[in-house]
Amino acid sequence: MSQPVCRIALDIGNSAAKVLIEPVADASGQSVPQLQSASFLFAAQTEGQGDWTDQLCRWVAKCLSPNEAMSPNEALSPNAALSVSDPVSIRWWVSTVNHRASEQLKRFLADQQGPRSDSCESGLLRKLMSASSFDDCWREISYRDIPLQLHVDRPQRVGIDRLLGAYGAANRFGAPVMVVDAGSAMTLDLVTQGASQRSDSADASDTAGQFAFCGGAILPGLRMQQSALAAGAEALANFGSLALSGEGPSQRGADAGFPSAAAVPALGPARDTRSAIQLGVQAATVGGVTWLWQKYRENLQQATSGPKIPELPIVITGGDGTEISAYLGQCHELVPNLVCFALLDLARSATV
Ligand SMILES: Nc1ncnc2c1ncn2[C@@H]1O[C@H](COP(=O)(O)OP(=O)(O)O)[C@@H](O)[C@H]1O
Ligand SMILES: CC(C)(COP(=O)(O)O)[C@@H](O)C(=O)NCCC(=O)O
Ligand SMILES: [K+]
Repeated sequence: MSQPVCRIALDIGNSAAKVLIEPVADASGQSVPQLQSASFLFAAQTEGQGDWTDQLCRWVAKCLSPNEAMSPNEALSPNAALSVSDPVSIRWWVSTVNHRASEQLKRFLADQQGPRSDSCESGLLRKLMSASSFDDCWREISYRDIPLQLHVDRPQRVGIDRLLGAYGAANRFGAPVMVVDAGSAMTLDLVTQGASQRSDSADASDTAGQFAFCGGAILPGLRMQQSALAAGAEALANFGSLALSGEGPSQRGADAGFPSAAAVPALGPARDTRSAIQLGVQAATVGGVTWLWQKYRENLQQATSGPKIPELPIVITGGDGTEISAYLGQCHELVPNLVCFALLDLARSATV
């Protein structure tokens, strides 16, 4: 029997790398459906918490090797392990908009293939590159790989995370749909039903899928808005240095200084500088979602010349997704790690 294959979806943004592990089958050929996810801040490096590449790879290796001896503070909870005890064949499915970081991780992984590396205790990390060549196990996605019709001027310039988010959202919720990715930057994209295609045609564009990416808008994210104010105004300089926690995404959002949803009625107009910044960032962010949602619906109505403004579901993801979700009046779906799920969708499809 051939080695079981384990797919690892990796979404490298400008603040953090997000990982989702999906082993396809264990040694007995049984499907192992558990998914395990984690987020690694690049900022951790400057905080003296060690190298994020090392942390990420150790976490993945531990998930795949429940029987490995680990020091107590490294141990995952028993149900976190994926129970793949025999050697697995690893495939990394990668989305990157931060090539400096993805190259750093590639170098780190390639080093594990060497005869012996000091950071490679008990062979854990070596397992991550068990395939014969690096190219066999590292698949970096480009816009050409995603079955979407692309209604934009320069598809090669669109962030691959935006295209994957669009693909993942349309796969789950259909189209039209608006995708809000609240990361370092916040993107608000429109996905529609694409033009229908003839199944018997030999035209290459027929591989473009049933949904169309129509572009969208880019705003600074919560943290970027706050740091821009701090960088640009003397009196606000003290309000941009937020604690770097290195925790999971929701914890990170809380660190960005957004007030809890329960605090909203107390705000507006704000009576002190900190609250004024929080209110301003909240207004720009949530107001931006609401305003664009209305614009996109009007755009859809014009395109169809229909009598009614069409429904437009909103899908929210990204490190600050939980915070945006808490404030947004419109009905929406919150899908953490949407880009990683879209990578796994692609991996499962025969198109790539
Ligand atoms: N230490 C931190 N470094 C960066 N972002 C942080 C930090 N703590 C909290 N955050 C929040 O996480 C958001 C980034 O989320 P994420 O989706 O991971 O971004 P990206 O895809 O750009 O890497 C930031 O806008 C910020 O509000
Ligand atoms: C807009 C982005 C910076 C968002 O990145 P992120 O916040 O997820 O790190 C990224 O999608 C990107 O680099 N885009 C290229 C320009 C474009 O999409 O048009
Ligand atoms: K983003």
